[in-house]
Order: sequence, then C-alpha cells, then structure tokens
Amino acid sequence: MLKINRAVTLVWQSSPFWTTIHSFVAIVQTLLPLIQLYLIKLIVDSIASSLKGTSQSQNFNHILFLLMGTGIVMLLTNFAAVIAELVSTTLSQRVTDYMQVVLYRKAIEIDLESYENPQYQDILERAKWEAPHRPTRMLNNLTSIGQSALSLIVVAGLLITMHWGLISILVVASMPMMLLRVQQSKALYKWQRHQTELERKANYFGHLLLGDSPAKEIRLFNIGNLLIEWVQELRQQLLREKLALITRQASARLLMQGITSLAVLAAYGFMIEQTLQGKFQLGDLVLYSQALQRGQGALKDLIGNLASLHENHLFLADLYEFLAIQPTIAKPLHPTTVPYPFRRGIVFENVSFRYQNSARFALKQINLSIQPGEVIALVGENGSGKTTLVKLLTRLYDVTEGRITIDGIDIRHFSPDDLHRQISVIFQDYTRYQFSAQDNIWLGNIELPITSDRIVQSAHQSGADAVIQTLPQGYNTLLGKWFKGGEELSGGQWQKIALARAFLREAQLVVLDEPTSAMDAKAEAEVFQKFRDLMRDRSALLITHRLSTVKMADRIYVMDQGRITESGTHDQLMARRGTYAHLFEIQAKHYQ
Ligand SMILES: Nc1ncnc2c1ncn2[C@@H]1O[C@H](COP(=O)(O)OP(=O)(O)OP(=O)(O)O)[C@@H](O)[C@H]1O
Repeated sequence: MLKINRAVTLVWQSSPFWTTIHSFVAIVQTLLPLIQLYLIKLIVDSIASSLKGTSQSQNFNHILFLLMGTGIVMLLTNFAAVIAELVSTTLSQRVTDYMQVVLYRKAIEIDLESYENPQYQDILERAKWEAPHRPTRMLNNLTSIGQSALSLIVVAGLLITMHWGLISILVVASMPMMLLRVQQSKALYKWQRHQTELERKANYFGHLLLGDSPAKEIRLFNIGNLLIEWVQELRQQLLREKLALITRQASARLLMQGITSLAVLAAYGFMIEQTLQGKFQLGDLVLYSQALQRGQGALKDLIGNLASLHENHLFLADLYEFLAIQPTIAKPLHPTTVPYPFRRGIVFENVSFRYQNSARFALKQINLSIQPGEVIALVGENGSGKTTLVKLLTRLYDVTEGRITIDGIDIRHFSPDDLHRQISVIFQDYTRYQFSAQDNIWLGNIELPITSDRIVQSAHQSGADAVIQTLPQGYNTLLGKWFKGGEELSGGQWQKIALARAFLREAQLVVLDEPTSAMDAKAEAEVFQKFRDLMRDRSALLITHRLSTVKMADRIYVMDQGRITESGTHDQLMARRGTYAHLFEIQAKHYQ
C-alpha cells in the first residue's frame, strides 16, 4: 500500500494539474456508460408501456427524447475518450520526464564506489527501465480499478434485483483468474529480475557496436560481426526464455477464461429460463443481459488492473531500492570550513586503502605531505596506486586506515562540496563535454559568470587559447562530433581544454593526473612553465610518467605496489641512485 501511495505521490509531484484533470476525466468516463445504461432502461420501459397501449404518441415523443439523450451521452463518451487520451499522454510524458530527473539526482549523489559494483549496475539498470512508466501505469490502474468498481456496484445493484445468485456466480467464477494473474505477475517479475545482468550484457554490446569511442577498434580489428553474433546469441537466449514463460502463462489464462465463460453462460441460461417462465419482461431480459455483459467486462477489467497494479508495484520496488541507496561517504552534520588559505597544508598519515570487493590493499601506510605553494610529483609504475591516492584526497573514497588532514583537520570533517571547491582535479580519463569551448572551461567553476575574463585567462595558462582561436566560432565553437557543427579536437588539444577547466577552479590545490600525456613535448614544457608561475601561492600535485616534467617539482614521491619507496627533490633522488634515478636514466637514454 505504501508503495502505491508513493507512486501516486510521484505522479502528483510531477504535475498536480494534469493529475487532477486525469482523475476528473476518469470519473466522467465511468459515469457516462452508466447514464447510458439507465437511459436504455427508460427507453425499454417506455416501449413496454407503449405496447400495453397507453397514450402512444406521448410515449413516442418521450422515447424520442430519451433516444436523443442517449445520443448525446454517446457523443460525450467519444469526446471524453479523446480527451482522456490527450490527458493521459501528457501526464505520462510529464511523469517520465520527472522520473528521469529523480533518477539523475539520485545518481549524482551516490558514491563513485557504487559504479564499480555489478549489483549496483543491476539496480540502476532496473530503475532506469521502471522509473519512467511504472508510476503512471499504477495511476492508470488505480483509476481503472475505481471505474470498474463503480460500474460493478451499479451493475451488482441491478442484478441483485433479479437474483442475488447472478452476481455471486460472476464474482466466484472470476476468483481463480484473479489468483492466477497475481501469481503470474510474480513469476514475470522474478524472471525479469533474474535477467537483468544478461539484459545489461546485451545492452553493453549495443554500446560497443553503436558507440563512437569503440568504433575505431571495431573496424581495425574487424570484430564487428563477431560481436553481432555474440549479441544475437544472448538475445535469442532471452527470447527463448521469455517465450516459454509467456506461452505457459497464456495457456493457463485460456483455461481460466473457459471456466469464467461457462459461469456466464449459466447466468444467461438462468435469465432466459426466468423470462420464459414469465417472471420477467423481454425489456428486463435486455436490461439484465446488458448489465451482465457490462458486469463481466468490469470484473475482467478489475481483475486485470488489480493484477497489473500488483505487477507494477513489484517492479516499482526496484526504483525504490535505487532511491534508497545512501552514500557511504558521510557528509558531516556540522562540517568544519576548509581552511583558507592552507597554513600547514595536506598530510597523509599512515593511510592504507582497500577497494571494496578487493582482497589486497591498493595503498599501504602512506605518509606524504603537500605544503602551501609546493609542487609535488608522484611517480611510479602502472597500478602502483597514484590515482587511488588522489581519489582518497578528494573523498571519492574514504581511507580504510589512517587519516588525511588539511591544517591538522581530518578531511572527513569537511563537507565534500567545500573540499572539492579547494581541490581541483583533472584525471587521466577526463571528460570531453560535447558543449562549446567556453562551456567546457566554465564547467570548472560555475560560480563564475559564464562571460568571466577568467575563462580566457585559464585557457591562456593551459595553452587552450591558441587552439580555440583557430576554431570557426572561437570560444562559442561546439566541441566534439556528436552534434551538428561540432569541431573535433586532437587528444592533446582536448587535454589543454581540460587543464583550463582545472585552472579556472581557483582551488588551493590543483591535481593533475597525467595531464600532458597526449601533448607534444613543446606544449608540455610551455604548460609546465606557466603552471609553475600559476602555482606561486597554490599547491600542486602532479602525476606523470614523463620524468623530464617531474624535475621541476619541489618534492617527488616514488610509489611501488601501493607504498612510497622514495621521496626527495630530483637531485636528492638522483644522488640516491634508487628506483627514480634508474627510471630517469632509462628515459633520458631514449632522448639521447
Ligand atoms: N575501482 C577499483 N576497484 C578495485 N581495484 C582497483 C580499482 N581501481 C584501481 N584498482 C587497483 O588498485 C591498484 C592501484 O591502481 P591505480 O589506478 O591507483 O594505479 P596508478 O598508479 O594510478 O596506475 P596508472 O599509472 O596505470 O594510472 C591497481 O592494482 C588496480 O588494479
């Protein structure tokens, strides 16, 4: 019941106006056929009294009047059906749009960790399927249930005047069907839930075959047909299972329908027998058989809608399951403000970290400090834990052991939004927004006006300005190839744009996780010269495999298998003749 309330609330929240109109039209649609039925009864009565011979012309006028009334009701019924369709389309679109926003809002609140969990992906996938249409369907079920129930009450009142047994036969004969439908809804839900991962896999193939980023590899490795074969197998498996289920369900329904039809036939037989015995007039027979027909229709609708309500209610549980996910990265109730400016800076104290579902620690006993104004570099082999360290610093994940502090305060005491305002990060898998060049940079600090001079300034600092100047509409040029008129950039050019976005943030710490890997050597040297100037009063954390860049850092930390194995300036590390010196010499040799 609670879930039904929630569904109706969601529909109401999406549009109170259209929900009211929808309910009003539904009431009108219920009443009209009943009025029509009543008018027919009056017509039959008048004909009967006319046949008895009392005042035929007066009766004829009366019948004509009733007939006109019936015509108007029929017209109104058609009109109401058209309006109902219009209202229903509008309302369901409003609900779909509203539910999308509800989903988006929840998705941006959930921990990053959830995205790496297949179970979460299943919940998200089901919520995506169900959210847009289930609440409207439930509302429609509820209105139809109300309509059928009202029709049934009126029809039952009529049938009882003939014989109480008629309505009882109808109701009892429908019970098995009702139970069957509920049981079938459960089976369908269970099957669909079970299929989520398979369905998601099939969708993944769609992403590979239709997406723009895999398109190059699919052509060059010539694997398109193979992927199509794989997805066809998956789809066939899904179809086979679904067909088996719906065939089983349809056969069971057919059997039940047979039982109900037999009961209705018996009721008709009873009515004919009563009329033949002279207990009822022919008009009564017409009225009662119409009532029985409508009653049967209403009962069928009622059962169908109750079963469907049950089914929608089961499926909505998936949406509620998604909406109930709470971020584990707790926001403090009374957050401390992030110090401005940093005085002592950032310190990692014995930090260890293990990803959920992972047996080994990605970071072990990390001790590291970044003082105000310092440029720190992190170097190390692939998988040594550099990016993980940044994820902890920005609280995309929380440490497993130890703590990270800013000016001695544990970062868990800050609100994540406040922390993110002070730490600007560009990851190696930064986003290429298919928006204008200006928007791409402005998204780094939306608190600034979109026309701010700082956008161009940041673009200068990252080298993006020179790229943007060559574009047809300068800063207004749409980037990427997804939309008409878009200009595609090279990898290095996109990186410059991403860097400008990071610079715009005016954060006290800028973190660049392999920011220049796609840039040419000249561009990289220029960026870092500007970067040093820019960082005069701010701190920076650089992650890079190019050790020529690392030389400029105030302190370098070398990571290996989740641990810091060396630290110091370039000269100190070279003098130490450890891993860093070894790596540096290997790279230097390539340039000689
Ligand atoms: N989401 C994750 N779930 C589980 N393990 C992860 C996850 N992300 C990374 N790891 C593991 O953590 C370790 C450190 O990964 P990380 O991405 O921090 O390395 P990195 O030093 O940044 O590597 P690279 O130089 O290749 O970018 C690796 O062993 C990796 O397999």
